[in-house]
Amino acid sequence: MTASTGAPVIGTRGSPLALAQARQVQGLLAAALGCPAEEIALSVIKTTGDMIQDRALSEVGGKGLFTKELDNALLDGRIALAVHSAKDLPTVLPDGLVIAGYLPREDVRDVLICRGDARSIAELPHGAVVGSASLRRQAQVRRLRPDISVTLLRGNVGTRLAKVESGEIDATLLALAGLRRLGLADRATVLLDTDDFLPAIGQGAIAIVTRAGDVALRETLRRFTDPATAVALEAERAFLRILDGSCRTPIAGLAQVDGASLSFRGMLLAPDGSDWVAVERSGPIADAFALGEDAGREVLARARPALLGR
Ligand SMILES: NCc1[nH]cc(CCC(=O)O)c1CC(=O)O
Repeated sequence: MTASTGAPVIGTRGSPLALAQARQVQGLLAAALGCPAEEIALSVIKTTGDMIQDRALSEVGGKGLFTKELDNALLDGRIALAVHSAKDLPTVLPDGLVIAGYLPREDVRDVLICRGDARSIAELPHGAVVGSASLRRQAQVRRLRPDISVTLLRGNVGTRLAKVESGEIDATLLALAGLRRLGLADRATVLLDTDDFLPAIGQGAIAIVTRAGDVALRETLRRFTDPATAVALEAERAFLRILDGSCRTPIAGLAQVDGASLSFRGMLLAPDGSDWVAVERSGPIADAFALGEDAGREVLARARPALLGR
């Protein structure tokens, strides 16, 4: 569906981060179409995930908590494209929808935000209280610092920063990419090296979903989407697809593209950080998908049954 101007309508969630990401796509799409950005409408759509504030999303379960309503709007023709954090996209999209491309990936790192003068997770005070809703971040913090208690902390980026400021918690962890997009990167106390702290699958990447049959729009998107990001995400999402069907334990992973080659590291962790399996792979970018799947299968083969929740 197009707005009265004939320009495609962009669907987005209403959080400040989602809106910042959708506006980025709006600007790029306008430039590609040679029209003013105001002619491309943003349609704000509330998702199930936006309405759950009091529980860990992992408890609520179900895939596509942040995407289903946007998928339906695409399938109904109410919107022509949906903008998502790649991190929030399920590994399998409904029939008829495709990831048409990704914007060039932002910095993939997680950051630590704390009061006081700790300059690493290792330097946090003994017994510090870290707030995070991410099972992956909770597990990795506990892997590095078993003495630290991690409490459930949900809400948008602004809420989380306020809880550190008020002293309700000693520290939190967020994606640098999100902070940058919100103009809040100066709030990051420590950038965590990906060697010690692996990001989520897709972290830092913005994905654009369209109807598979919308050939003209897909062609337009090709003008500003980034093939290297697509290759990295192909490997990461193949890894995740192998694992998330068979376990509910935290998963982390990162693929990096260098010219025609790809390197990948992935990890499956026990929620309390006491056990984990790490894998590494590298190969040609043409093998991205197989490489990710293969890494996932190695994790399944090496993991102790308890790590897979069996
Ligand atoms: N789960 C929420 C979410 N989804 C994407 C980002 C950050 C932006 C990105 O990773 O591209 C965030 C916030 C965070 O994890 O700090």
